[in-house]
Amino acid sequence: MKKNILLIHTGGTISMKMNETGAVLPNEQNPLIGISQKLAEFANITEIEAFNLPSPHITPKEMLELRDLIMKQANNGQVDGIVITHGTDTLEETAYFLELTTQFSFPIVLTGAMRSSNELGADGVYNLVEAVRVACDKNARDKGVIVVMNDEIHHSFNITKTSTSSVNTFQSPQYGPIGLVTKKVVHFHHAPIRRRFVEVHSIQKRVALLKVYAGMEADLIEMLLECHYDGVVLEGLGQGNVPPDVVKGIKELLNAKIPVVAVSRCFNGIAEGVYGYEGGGKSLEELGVIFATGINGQKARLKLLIGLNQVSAPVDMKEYFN
Ligand SMILES: NC(=O)C[C@H](N)C(=O)O
Repeated sequence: MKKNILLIHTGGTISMKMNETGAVLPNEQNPLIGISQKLAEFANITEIEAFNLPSPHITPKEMLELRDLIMKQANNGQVDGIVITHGTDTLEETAYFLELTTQFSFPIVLTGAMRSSNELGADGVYNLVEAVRVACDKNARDKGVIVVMNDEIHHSFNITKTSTSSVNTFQSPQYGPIGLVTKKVVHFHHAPIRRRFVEVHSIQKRVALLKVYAGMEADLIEMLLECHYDGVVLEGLGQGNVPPDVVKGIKELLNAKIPVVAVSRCFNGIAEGVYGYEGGGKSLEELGVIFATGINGQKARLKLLIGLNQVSAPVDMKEYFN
């Protein structure tokens, strides 16, 4: 029996066209609308256009709207899987946001394209068909939010955009894909070992993400206090270290009870408190900096934002980021 797949469009290159000047732009009519006839071969498709935005225009507000739309549709009827088309620039962030704020057994699959709908070698329809095939696969259940692009299945926890232009842009550094898609089969070879759900009703706090660099000073960090940020993620050096001057800014934030979360600017490995010198991760940990295990800066930022907005008891940040 064919599965019931809810297809939600949000925009991105997959929904764009290139004009005569070479500019890639959204269109009044999303070129993907109507493609559901082709997809009907694989599933019963219900199609919704939630937004038609380039993904740099997507904010946590749209992510929450998308989450609410998914909840509403899932409560309304029989949904066996959800496929979301999305721009690739912030796709990993929306995917991870949904991973933390939903807890369905059916799969939520995001896909996109690197070439717009009328460009040579356009990859949008191809990726969309594969995403629908994966969403229909029984082994996609209980995997959480996943991403299907370019014949690969990646988990939202691990995936990141690695190339500005290649169709092979989405990779899971350190971990690799959790499955692949061939002409004949959908093949899962890994599964996430745990999923985390945080209940949020609104996103009101503000969390900044700063990349640490050689010779960085404290002023940018201190400015976060003046700008009333509620938390910060620092993409530290190596295992999560910072230059000595930055420590002064970190201390000011921590004294003001603003959580400071550390990740690494390296894209392999895990940041943890190892070094005891001034600005070293171990001394930062002793000051109260929290290390986020296994996620990149943009995802740690969303995780902190979501944690700060949790509706019930305040999140134990140390445990939450472990
Ligand atoms: N390939 C893409 O979708 C990139 C585009 N700038 C977007 O994210 O909306």
